[in-house]
Amino acid sequence: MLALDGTGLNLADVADGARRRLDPVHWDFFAGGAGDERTLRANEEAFTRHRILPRILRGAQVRDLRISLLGCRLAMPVLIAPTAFHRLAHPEGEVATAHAAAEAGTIMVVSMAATRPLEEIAAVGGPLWFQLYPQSDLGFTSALVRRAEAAGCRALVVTVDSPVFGRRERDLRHRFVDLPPGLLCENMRDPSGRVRDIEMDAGLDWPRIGWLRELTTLPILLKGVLHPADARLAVAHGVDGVVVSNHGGRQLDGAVATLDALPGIVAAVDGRLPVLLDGGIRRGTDVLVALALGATAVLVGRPVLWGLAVGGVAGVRHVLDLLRDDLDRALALAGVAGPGELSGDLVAKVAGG
Ligand SMILES: Cc1cc2nc3c(=O)[nH]c(=O)nc-3n(C[C@H](O)[C@H](O)[C@H](O)COP(=O)(O)O)c2cc1C
Ligand SMILES: CCCCC(=O)C(=O)O
Repeated sequence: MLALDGTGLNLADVADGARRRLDPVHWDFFAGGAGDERTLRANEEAFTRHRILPRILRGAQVRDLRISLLGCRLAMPVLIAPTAFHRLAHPEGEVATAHAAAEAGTIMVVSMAATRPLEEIAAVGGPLWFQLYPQSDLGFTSALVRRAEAAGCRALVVTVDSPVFGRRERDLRHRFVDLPPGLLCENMRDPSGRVRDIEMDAGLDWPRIGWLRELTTLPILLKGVLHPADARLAVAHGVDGVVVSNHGGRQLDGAVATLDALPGIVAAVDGRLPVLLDGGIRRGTDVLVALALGATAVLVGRPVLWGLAVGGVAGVRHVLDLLRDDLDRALALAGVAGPGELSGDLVAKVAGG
């Protein structure tokens, strides 16, 4: 379907195509993580330590991959994680990603560090959530929330794993600090027209989440929850969902792999909120395992950027189609008709890789 240089059978192929096309500095920005990249590797490795116990003879000839999530109907339990700077991957940037998400029937979480204005991304017409790094300037933060509401975003995803910026040594080696000329974080424009830097606010705390809760009626998800005690606090603060995430290994290197953290969060939340997970999802079987262990849905970050770099809208669509087909086949082979039928007994944890 797509000119992928004869590759493109799986997400690793798409990543190879992206590596060949991208400026190596930008490849490293997208691919890299913090410190020794232990957590980056651990996210994918965790999936290799979980194996599926398939059921047989269950007549699962028709699979239904759809789910409902915070008032949205999705064609599959896979969303697009918020990632910065899509125009480094493709000239159309986030608008191309939004087209692919809409075609695939899923939600794109738009990064606060998007390189296209939110209104242009929203004009595509697909369902969007908006990712927010709350800024210490509360006036600016509330104006941005109003802007997300006005653009029709259906939820706020508040990133809470970034009190300071992770130390990404690939970027330090390349001295990659600024976007190339012409590319800007378009959603950081203040009323005077100036584009502000995104602040990582080490002062962000639970009262500020309470403030956001009062500010908007949009569903609020906290992204970057790894400790069960924080999942309980999230419930107590009236948020609507949590995302088990370590920012794709880009913030605290040494943080637990998300799949390993998931059962503790699921137990703490105890069905009161949807629990989403991101980090290392590369196969339909990874989606199956995460959902069997209690995730309501998953998000993918880097593979979407690889698709975008390789083929714009068609490239992202290809990535989403690969995941969808792979999940459908995995469910069939495991004797499961849909996400709602997945349960923990279908997964065994094994030692090693
Ligand atoms: C290049 C890049 C940029 C990212 N930018 C953001 C961002 O702006 N906001 C945010 O909350 N998370 C950001 N993330 C983290 C992703 O939302 C997500 O947690 C992570 O990529 C998931 O892991 P995966 O890439 O293995 O799928 C970024 C990740 C990458 C790789
Ligand atoms: C200021 C941009 C932040 C992007 C981000 O969150 C990431 O690169 O992981």
